Amino acid sequence: MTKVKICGLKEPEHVLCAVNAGADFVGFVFAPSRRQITVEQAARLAELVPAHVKKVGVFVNPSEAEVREAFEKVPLDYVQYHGNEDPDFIKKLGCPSIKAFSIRDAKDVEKAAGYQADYYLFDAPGTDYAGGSGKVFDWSLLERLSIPREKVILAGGLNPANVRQAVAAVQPFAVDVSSGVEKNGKKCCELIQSFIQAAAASTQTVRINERK
Ligand SMILES: O=C(O)c1ccccc1NCC(=O)[C@H](O)[C@H](O)COP(=O)(O)O
Repeated sequence: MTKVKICGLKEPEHVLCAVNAGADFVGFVFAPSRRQITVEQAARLAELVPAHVKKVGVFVNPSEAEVREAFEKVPLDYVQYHGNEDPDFIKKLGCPSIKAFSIRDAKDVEKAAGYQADYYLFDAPGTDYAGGSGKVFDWSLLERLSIPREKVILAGGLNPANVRQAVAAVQPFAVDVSSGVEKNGKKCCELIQSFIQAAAASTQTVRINERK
């Protein structure tokens, strides 16, 4: 079953909606963004998240102290590095990690091989901020990926209407969404539910086709 990460959550009602709809990961953005929240806000939201749903903190080129503070105070299960962080920096911190890559061409995909991470998130390049642009990148660039699919998270412009096609094309471990479950710039519970249902349905479709 394809896992789902709902990112950029700011409001208790949307955290509860994601949890109740079956999200596997929830993301809190600490980097500059219209979705940015403080460690204290994230810690309050984290109280609503049961242990089986993993809490991810999203950072862009953070300091070691920023990561450690959030990791302990929220507390987080994973740190998502969404900038140009050095492989040694991530290794030195030693937190369970998701390394994000902005994909423009094949060279960007190759960068993943230089990192040790629990998961590798492939995203479209940011526009106003480093992520969460709502743009889709060329999924065919992931065809020659050396990273095992069990470690791949696909992001970038996913929504309830295209997530089935995305899963069929990339076969990722998980899909990640932010803009695609928003209406007028705010998270929308109906869209969160539709996205999670569509992701679940997409896995079933692929499995049925595999049996033929
Ligand atoms: O979401 C943001 O605002 C953001 C800002 C800065 C760095 C990362 C950010 N988001 C990280 C994510 O994991 C998003 O879910 C991912 O970029 C996909 O976003 P979208 O294309 O809007 O679904």
